[in-house]
Amino acid sequence: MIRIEQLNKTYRVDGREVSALTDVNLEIGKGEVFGIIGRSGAGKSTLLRSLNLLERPTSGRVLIDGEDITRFDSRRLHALRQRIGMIFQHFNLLNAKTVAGNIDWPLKCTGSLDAAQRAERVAELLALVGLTEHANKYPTQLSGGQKQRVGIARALANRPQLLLCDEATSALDPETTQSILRLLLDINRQFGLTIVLITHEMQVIRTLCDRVAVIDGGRIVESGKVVDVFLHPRHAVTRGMVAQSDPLTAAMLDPGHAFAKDKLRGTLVRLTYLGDVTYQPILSHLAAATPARFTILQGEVSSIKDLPFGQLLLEFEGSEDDISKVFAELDRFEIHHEVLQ
Ligand SMILES: Nc1ncnc2c1ncn2[C@@H]1O[C@H](COP(=O)(O)OP(=O)(O)OP(=O)(O)O)[C@@H](O)[C@H]1O
Repeated sequence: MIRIEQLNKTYRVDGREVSALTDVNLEIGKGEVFGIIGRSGAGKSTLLRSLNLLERPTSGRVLIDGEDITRFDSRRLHALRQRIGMIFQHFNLLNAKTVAGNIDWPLKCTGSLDAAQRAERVAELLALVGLTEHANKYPTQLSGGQKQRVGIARALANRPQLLLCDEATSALDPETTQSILRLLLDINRQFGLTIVLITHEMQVIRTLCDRVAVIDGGRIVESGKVVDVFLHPRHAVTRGMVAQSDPLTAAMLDPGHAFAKDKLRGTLVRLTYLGDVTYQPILSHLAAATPARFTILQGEVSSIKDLPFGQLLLEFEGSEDDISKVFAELDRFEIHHEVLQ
């Protein structure tokens, strides 16, 4: 649905060129939830805003459904923006309008529905985001989570195919963040809506996204399925963000720091596994299948989106032959294993 080709963006600051995006290439599929993660100043907002041309790239192409939107005239751009909804970190609601008035606003601007049809659509959207009882309140009377629900309803009013989320949960507490992420996931599944979001929080990516791109210094440094990037981060920035979001994974990615070296005598092996095998008695199998002895140094069972996963850091002691039997057994269960030292 979206294809970004060789995108570059430079700003001119005090007569100097500042490069915000350099040679960005990405493809985002229809119905996908795609996350862009990076530290402050990495170029996330510039990249997201290039998708509806709130930010005009210096060079490169942005193709939506095969059409290069950077070549659109103002009439086509206006029509395109009606097909793209956007939500913001600080909600950007109109404080002088009620909740219903805020949601009605984009419908009024489009002008394709009469007053009765608009009222019906607003009622539908209020129900969708769980704010029917708050229709006549003003934004200042709402909590942050409720304000973002209004933002979501407003963004969906014209039935967009694409929703852009600009740090949509960064101003919310963890519990409210989860409820907003669940709402976005419901909407993605119910309407097949493509969602592109930017965030600096790995937890948001883990809960909501199918794929992720990591941006640093205006360049995409790593991208792939969330589960692959999270469990096997390659770039230092990605490893840093994963470690920050999850201390257990941090210790497993860098056991040399987490454990006293002189206490580790055997072969350190990290196992990662996905899906049903998470619920299998793996360690019992290993103990029965080989004479190698093992110590559990670290372990975690959790999920990424709806996919259960496990990871274990084990120290094996035994002969080379014993340990290769362990690896053969792991292969049989399709358990990924890497020897750390
Ligand atoms: N309008 C602008 N004029 C000049 N420089 C800009 C402008 N907007 C962004 N930049 C610069 O471009 C780079 C990328 O900024 P951008 O806002 O896209 O990063 P970000 O990852 O979204 O950061 P944050 O998480 O802090 O919002 C930064 O160096 C920033 O200072």
